[in-house]
Amino acid sequence: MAEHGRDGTWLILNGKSAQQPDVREAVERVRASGHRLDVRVTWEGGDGQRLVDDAVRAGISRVVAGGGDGSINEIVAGLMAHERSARPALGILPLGSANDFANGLNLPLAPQPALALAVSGEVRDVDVGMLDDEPFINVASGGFGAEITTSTPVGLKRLLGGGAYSLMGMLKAWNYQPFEGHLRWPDGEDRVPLFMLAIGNGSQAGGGQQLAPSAKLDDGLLELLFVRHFNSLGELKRIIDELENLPHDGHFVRYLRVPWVEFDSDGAFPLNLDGEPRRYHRFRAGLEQEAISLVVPERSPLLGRDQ
Ligand SMILES: Nc1ncnc2c1ncn2[C@@H]1O[C@H](COP(=O)(O)OP(=O)(O)OP(=O)(O)O)[C@@H](O)[C@H]1O
Ligand SMILES: [Mg+2]
Repeated sequence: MAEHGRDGTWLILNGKSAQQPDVREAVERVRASGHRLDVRVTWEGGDGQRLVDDAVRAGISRVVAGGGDGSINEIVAGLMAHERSARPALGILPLGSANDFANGLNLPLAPQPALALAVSGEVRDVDVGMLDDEPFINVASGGFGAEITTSTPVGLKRLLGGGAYSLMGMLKAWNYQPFEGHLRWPDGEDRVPLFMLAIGNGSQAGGGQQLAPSAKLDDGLLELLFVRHFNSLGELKRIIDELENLPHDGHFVRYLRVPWVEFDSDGAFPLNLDGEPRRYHRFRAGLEQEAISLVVPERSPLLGRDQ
């Protein structure tokens, strides 16, 4: 199948999963069904991006990212380093621990159906988020979510599921400190002690937390969710209520849809970019519209335009 005069598919597989028998079997099945599929395996960070460069040079029309959100992010970064017209299409074989992007898209998770779709499914043009000059395809999430979900095995969802009382206790035990931050977007700004912040091109992060439930990959917009810091159990209960409705101008919770947002922090604010931890004093998040051709399942919740 030729896309823009290029041909061939590469599976760029995270080496962590290279020896998984079900992955090997999925590759064999796809080949047996008549697809030419070459496999390239990563050894360490940075390899994904280099292998995309190789694929572009080799005139490959489609790359399949075999790995978790971090692997997808690296491959997207590899694609974005090339001109739009030179970028191979992207399929996904979800092999991570969380697979938040694949789950948000509603992709099949079992290697066989996932790879079959990845090599032969229809593609759609999707936006790619840019945090300064670094791409993210799914979610940038920071503050509480970034620190707690990466430094402990307990996710926000489980904490909230455990109730406000236990969350309050844990925050006290951790001596959780909010970040003073100034947020600016096209028609507004706010200075807040931040509890958490999420910027969504996709919808979920941190292992199934729906931080940007109305996110679409093809709407030219980012979803911006931020939660003001709180000091009492009563305030936390109000946050949990507001998180149910995601008001655009709540007392603690604001949920907005914006083409860009700028952030200035007094400290080095922890932010996960597609699940990979970073710290920033300031950044600007925006997006490049219709930046890559992504293989999507039928009726994906992340696609808004008529499907
Ligand atoms: N051969 C390898 N062995 C171990 N780690 C690797 C290998 N190749 C690349 N990596 C590292 O794997 C990381 C990406 O992991 P990935 O996000 O795909 O999996 P995950 O964290 O289990 O999934 P998820 O983010 O969905 O929970 C990259 O940071 C990269 O440095
Ligand atoms: Mg990861």
